This record gives sequence, C-alpha cells and structure tokens, in this order.
Amino acid sequence: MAAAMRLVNKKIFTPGMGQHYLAFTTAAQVYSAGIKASQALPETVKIVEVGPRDGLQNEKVVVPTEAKINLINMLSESGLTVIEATSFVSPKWVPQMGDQVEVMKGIKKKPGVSYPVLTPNLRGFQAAVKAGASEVAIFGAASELFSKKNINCSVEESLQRFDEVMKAAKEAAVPVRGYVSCVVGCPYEGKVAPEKVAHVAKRLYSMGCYEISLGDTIGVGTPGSMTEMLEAVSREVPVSALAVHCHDTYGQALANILVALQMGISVVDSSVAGLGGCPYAQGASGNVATEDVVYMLHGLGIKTGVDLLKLMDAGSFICRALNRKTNSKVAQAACKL
Ligand SMILES: CC(C)(COP(=O)([O-])OP(=O)([O-])OC[C@H]1O[C@@H](n2cnc3c(N)ncnc32)[C@H](O)[C@@H]1OP(=O)([O-])[O-])[C@@H](O)C(=O)NCCC(=O)NCCSC(=O)C[C@@](C)(O)CC(=O)[O-]
Repeated sequence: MAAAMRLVNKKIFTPGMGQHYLAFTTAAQVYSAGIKASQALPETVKIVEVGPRDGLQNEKVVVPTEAKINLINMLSESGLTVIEATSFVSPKWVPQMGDQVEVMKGIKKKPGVSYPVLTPNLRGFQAAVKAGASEVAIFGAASELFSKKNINCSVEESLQRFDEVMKAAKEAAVPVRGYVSCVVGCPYEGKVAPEKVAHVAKRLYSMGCYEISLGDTIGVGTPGSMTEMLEAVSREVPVSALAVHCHDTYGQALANILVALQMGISVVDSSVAGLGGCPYAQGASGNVATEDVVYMLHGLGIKTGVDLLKLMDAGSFICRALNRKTNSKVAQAACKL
C-alpha cells in the first residue's frame, strides 16, 4: 500500500499533471486499490446538492429565474441524483425564492434525479405538490431562538406544523426529508447540547422522515463537536438515515464530513461553488463546495457518480451569473492549471 501511496502522490504533485489528475478523479476510480483511509468508509456516497436553494436563498440581488433553471439543468447533467431546487416559503421572508413555481415548471427533470423542495408548513406543501414537486423537506432546529427567527415558531410548534405536512405527504405518497439546524452551534444561543439535536432528530424520524440532515448552520463545528453530536443522534436514529450538512465558515467542513463518513454516514449535503448561507444566520458562510467534497470522496476511492468536470462547469456558470469568484478550492486550483 505504501508503494501505491507514493505513486499517487507523484501523480498528484508532478508539475503539469494537474489536468490529468482531475480526469482521474472524475472517473471515480481514483486509486481505489487499497488507499482508503479506513475500511469503515462507505463504498458510495449520495450527495444532496443544495446550491439552487441554500446556495441562492441568501443572495441580495434577485437571481434571474432563467439562471436558476440553467444551473439546475447543468447540475442534472453532472451525475448528481438529488438536487434541492427551491423552497415554498413566504416570499416576504425569503424574496429570492419567490419564483419557486416558475423554477419547478421550467427545469428539465432528468429521470433518476430527484428535485426536493423546502416546505415549512401545509400551505407550502400544497403549493409545492401543485407545482410538480415529488419530494419535500421540512426544516426544524435544535435551538429555540433560531427556530423563532427562521420560521417564527418554537421548536415544539414547528414539530406540530411538520406533523400536518407529514400526514398530507403520506396521503400523497410524497417522501419527506427532515432538517435539523444548529446541530453544534446557534448564532443566537451559542453551543447547542447534542441531546437537543438527538431529540429533534428522533421526533422527525419518528414522524416519518426517511432521512435526517444534520445542519451545522453557522459552520462552527469541529471534528470533536461533530463526533459528540453524531454519537448522541445515532443512539436515537439509525446511521443509515442520517446526512450531514456542513457550512464552511471556520474551514472545518471537509474534516467534519470525513468524521461523519468514518461513523458510517453516507449522505452529504453540499453546494456547488460553495454558495450559500441562511438569511437568518448572519455571518454564516456558504455550504461546503460540492466540487471539494467530490474531489475528497473520489480521492478516498468512494463512488459518487458525479462527473467533476461537468460539476465545475455548473459552478463556473453560476459564478459568472452572480459575478462572483467560486468558493471551491478545487475549482480555483483547476482554474490556475
Ligand atoms: C414559516 C413561515 C411561512 C412562517 O411565517 P409567519 O409570518 O409566522 O406565518 P403566517 O402563517 O403568519 O404567514 C405570514 C405570511 O406568509 C404567508 N405564508 C405562510 N406560509 C407560506 C408559504 N409556505 N408560502 C408562501 N407564503 C406563505 C401567509 O399567507 C402570510 O401572508 P400575508 O397574509 O402576510 O400576505 C416563514 O417564517 C417563512 O417562510 N420562513 C422561511 C425561512 C427560510 O426559508 N429560511 C431559510 C431555509 S432554512 C435553512 O437555510 C437551514 C438549512 C435547511 O439549510 C439547514 C442548515 O443549514 O441548518
């Protein structure tokens, strides 16, 4: 194995071989022969691309609907199987998502790809289904103050609202994903106890969410606090039903994802070009960049089904549309080559 590692390192760092190396990573065959950091790592990881929703919801300037549709269509061509498309929330609260119906009607839905949308209440759920959504996500928090600021109700009230959504979704056979925000820290309350996260995650799972995404909304987690939180949550919810959703404010996101993978989690949320942030979490930076996650996973020999070059094209497209530099380290490095 040591010889294989040396070979890999030579390939990575030989000047002028960068493009060659990227081509290797896109094929998802990167040295899978024996260099996995741990046997406990999953063979495949499902990436939930949240760029069109989480990535764009915080943009100050209204992003043209056409650009959102093009972005989603390009992401669909990259091999991603889940692309969170928009949210059916109040346009007074999040004006950027006010074109949700046009986005849902405008995108080209690729077979095998799902396009979930956020629905905070029954009204949002009904509007989403009417607009053609076949999967939705409800979003709660482990912090009372964040819940109040984000969806204007207590954690308990939010769970009651979600119960209504869940009942309607079951009748309509629409799968529901559940989010828990502020799983390690809250912009208003500071450190969040792992037990609180476990409690909300368990409630969402018990009401029927097929997957619980654990959001480090303000990106303050470290491998230490993530491990503590994931241990508490996995005592209540099977690891196979957990996902991690890491923002990269403190540059810890990839390390936190690696810890989650080592604990058996095989679903990772990320945002193309590292776009994003929550309008109700001031100062939080974007999600971890999907390009960087894919690069790391392929480097570990983990399959994602994603073509990194096509993904980077989608990232370049949206950065041009926003007149913005990418936050993806991988895309920045590839640009320099
Ligand atoms: C939940 C509400 C609606 C409560 O908002 P409210 O003001 O308490 O609700 P309300 O029922 O009193 O309604 C107020 C107005 O909104 C309308 N309304 C009510 N519901 C809807 C709806 N579904 N769609 C469209 N309109 C709606 C309703 O009709 C009314 O309109 P008005 O009579 O004033 O003209 C509001 O607080 C809201 O929309 N919040 C959304 C906030 C949001 O989207 N945050 C970002 C997503 S969460 C996130 O980013 C974190 C995550 C998921 O990524 C994970 C992580 O990183 O941690």
